[in-house]
Amino acid sequence: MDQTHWQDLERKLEEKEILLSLIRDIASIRNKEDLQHVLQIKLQKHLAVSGFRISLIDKASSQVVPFLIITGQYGQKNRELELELNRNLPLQDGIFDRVLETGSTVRTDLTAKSVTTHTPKYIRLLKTTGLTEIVSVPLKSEEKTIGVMCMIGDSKNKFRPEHYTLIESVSAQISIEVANILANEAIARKEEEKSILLSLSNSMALVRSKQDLASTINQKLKELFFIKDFTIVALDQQDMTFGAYLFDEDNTPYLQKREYLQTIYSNFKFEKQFYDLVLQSDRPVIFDIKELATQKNASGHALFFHSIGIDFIIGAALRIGNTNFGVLWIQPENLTDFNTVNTTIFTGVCSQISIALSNIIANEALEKQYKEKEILLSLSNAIASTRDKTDLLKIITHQLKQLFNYNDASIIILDQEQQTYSAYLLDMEEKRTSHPDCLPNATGNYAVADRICDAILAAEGPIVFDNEELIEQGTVPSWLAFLHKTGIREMVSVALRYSNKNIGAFFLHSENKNYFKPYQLTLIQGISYQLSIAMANILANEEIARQLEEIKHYKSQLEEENQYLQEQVEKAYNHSELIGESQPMQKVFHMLSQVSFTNSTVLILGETGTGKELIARAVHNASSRKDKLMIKVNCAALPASLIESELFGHEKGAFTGAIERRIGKFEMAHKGTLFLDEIGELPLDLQVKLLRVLQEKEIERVGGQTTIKTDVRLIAATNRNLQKEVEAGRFRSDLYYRLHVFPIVMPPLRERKEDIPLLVTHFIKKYTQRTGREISTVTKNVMNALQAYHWPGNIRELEHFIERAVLLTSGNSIRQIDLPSFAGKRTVADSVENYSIKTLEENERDHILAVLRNCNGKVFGPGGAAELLNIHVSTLNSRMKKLGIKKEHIFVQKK
Ligand SMILES: Nc1ncnc2c1ncn2[C@@H]1O[C@H](COP(=O)(O)OP(=O)(O)OP(=O)(O)O)[C@@H](O)[C@H]1O
Repeated sequence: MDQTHWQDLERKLEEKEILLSLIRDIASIRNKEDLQHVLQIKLQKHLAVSGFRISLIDKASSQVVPFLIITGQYGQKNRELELELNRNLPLQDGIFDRVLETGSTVRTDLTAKSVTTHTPKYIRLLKTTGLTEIVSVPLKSEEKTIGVMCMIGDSKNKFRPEHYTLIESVSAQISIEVANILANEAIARKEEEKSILLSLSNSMALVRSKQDLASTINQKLKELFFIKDFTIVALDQQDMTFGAYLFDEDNTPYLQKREYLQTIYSNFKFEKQFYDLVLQSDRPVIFDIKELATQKNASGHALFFHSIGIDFIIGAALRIGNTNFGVLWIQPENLTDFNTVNTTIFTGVCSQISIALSNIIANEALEKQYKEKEILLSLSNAIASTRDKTDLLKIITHQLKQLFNYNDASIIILDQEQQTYSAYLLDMEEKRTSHPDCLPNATGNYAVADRICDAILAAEGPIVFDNEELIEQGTVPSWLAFLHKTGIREMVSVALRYSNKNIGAFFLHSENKNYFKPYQLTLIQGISYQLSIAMANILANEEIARQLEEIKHYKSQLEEENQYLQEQVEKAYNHSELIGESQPMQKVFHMLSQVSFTNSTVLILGETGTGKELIARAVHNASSRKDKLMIKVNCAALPASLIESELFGHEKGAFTGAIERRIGKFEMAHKGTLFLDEIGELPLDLQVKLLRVLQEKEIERVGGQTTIKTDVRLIAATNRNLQKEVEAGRFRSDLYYRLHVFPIVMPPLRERKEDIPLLVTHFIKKYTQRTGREISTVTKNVMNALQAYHWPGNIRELEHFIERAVLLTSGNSIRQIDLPSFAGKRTVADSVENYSIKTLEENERDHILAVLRNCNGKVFGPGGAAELLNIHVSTLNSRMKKLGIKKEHIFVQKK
């Protein structure tokens, strides 16, 4: 045996040993780590290999997927190479494809390989890192090449052909182990999937509510799939719209974005290129938002997601059988985490979420139905007991809002002729009520023929209006433009009918489109019947209340009229005769005959007691207005604060104490005459108001909003010199000229003394009739005295003297009359000389004594002093006692 032969034998022996030890080691491989260990320690050592890569062949993607990589010192030297070897590599690289084709070992001399643009990156990197050759051995399982084991060598560790034999010998065993490991991994993965799904399905089984679902997704799904956030969008089967159903509340950064919230809460229509892709796919669909957003016809969703910084989003259909319930959107932390394995599990998870979701939706629908029924019941009870508008508004703002959660609600009513309508009741959000355009729109009157109201009245059931569409289609009533401007996008309305007659309509308004659902319309229809009954009741109640108020008003007017009529009758009786034949009086009578039948304002001037009121009444009685009232207002007798309300009336609550509405004298004198006595005493501010009324012939009640037309003839009287009052600035000149149309000046009695006998006879007759006495005249002396007196109190004073004299006279003629001692003496000096002022008590004492003497000291009984004085006996006795009147005083005088 020669040297080489021995060497050969030795090498073969060594190889065999290596082979045996490798076979032993390989046989004990249980997992990837074991395989790595064997490759690293044994193969690398014996064959002096610089690196390994075991790849699996994925024909579907034409790639080789890394299974196990050992790069040793080269990997540490070149991180890029390390990374590249850990990636999927192209199958068609001239090496892998050749191994696959030939089914045998392929040796590649890297130094001989020229680099072109087509050379795979890993080959370029291997070359630049100093590696010189690759030996690629097929790994076969059941006759099929499942992978390739590549051994990489450098210039120092060149493979010798004998190494190939060794490698090929162990490759079959490695193939078996790789196949085993793969099978084990698949089993483990299946187990893992199973356990994940099991634990999820356990959790899902416990899901009862939306909140449960949210927390399960948050706790389980998020950590399993490395999800940043999620949103479940539910699909409304009826109108095929989507609406956010559940979203990741923990994900505050998104929620802070207003647009995100708006998108989340509003229902939207099916959009092409987005939802349809998800709903049509069995698997989760990955959307590259960055790319989609830059496309020409980018969908709204893509643009929106892009705008809030989302790069990738994954959507998975939530469905049971063929029924889609919605879409689960997730945003992965990292797209590469979301590999095929995860995708399968995720699809399984989605099925479980679908079941949980459908249960929750069903439960919610049941609960909702139950709650709605409950609310409807309490609503119908509440509506049935509605008595007025306030009750109804409360029901709308509380119960109805709970049921529909709309933004605004309103009720409109039609006018009698059903030609126009106006708002009857409004439940609006503050942002609209505080808008300056709100009031004019809420108080306006609108024509029924406006494409909205007429459509509602013609329809059998509720109608949903898209406000934008209405505006686009043509002119809309101003209230709709206002609502649209302030954010109302949609409204639903239904007619309110009672006894086959339209009374108005009921509206619900929403700021969201597609807000009112078909099932709600049935509910709204039901409510409209109840509302109609309530409205009919309220309107009837309001009509009754209005009529009652009217009746009350007429009643109080009648009462006042009655009172005035009584006074008028009394006065007409008392003043039936205007006595006077003197020249001045003839003049007055002439003027009276001239002015009475006209409607002119008459101003009567004259001293106190000259008969101004009597003349006023005579003017009225002789006018065409005599069948109506003459209303007298004494401007001096009322506190200034009350004159206005006395003249013009007041509304309820116009001022403190105005408990009821009261009509004023102006209204009361409508078609008749208003006599303003003592007009000179009217405060200046009221003079302005009076002037305005006289000019405009209409009044306004204190605290009232509307004006009332009046047809009143005005007669004013004063004992003041109005001209002087104007000059002194106490009386407005404009009013003075308005009143001074036809002045009648009443002469004082001292200027018409020839009338005194006539007046005396007239008053004796008047007072004897009252007292039943039989006095017919006065003695000549008395008459002389009466005519001599200057009568500062004029006829009133004369009348009082005669009244007293009649009381004090026992015979048939008045013999004595107690005129003030300075009677007839007009000079101041005379007056001062003769005139002694008596106190009221002295006068009272004198008067009681005179009456007692007249009755021969008879205090009580018929014809007694108490009867004549018209006071109670006990009152007279106590007065007599107080004034010190005793019997002897009566008889002493008599003597
Ligand atoms: N010509 C007359 N004939 C009969 N009675 C008269 C006549 N004039 C006045 N009287 C009587 O004198 C009284 C006073 O009259 P009247 O009240 O009309 O006066 P006046 O000018 O309005 O007084 P005053 O300015 O104080 O209001 C009344 O009782 C009235 O009946």
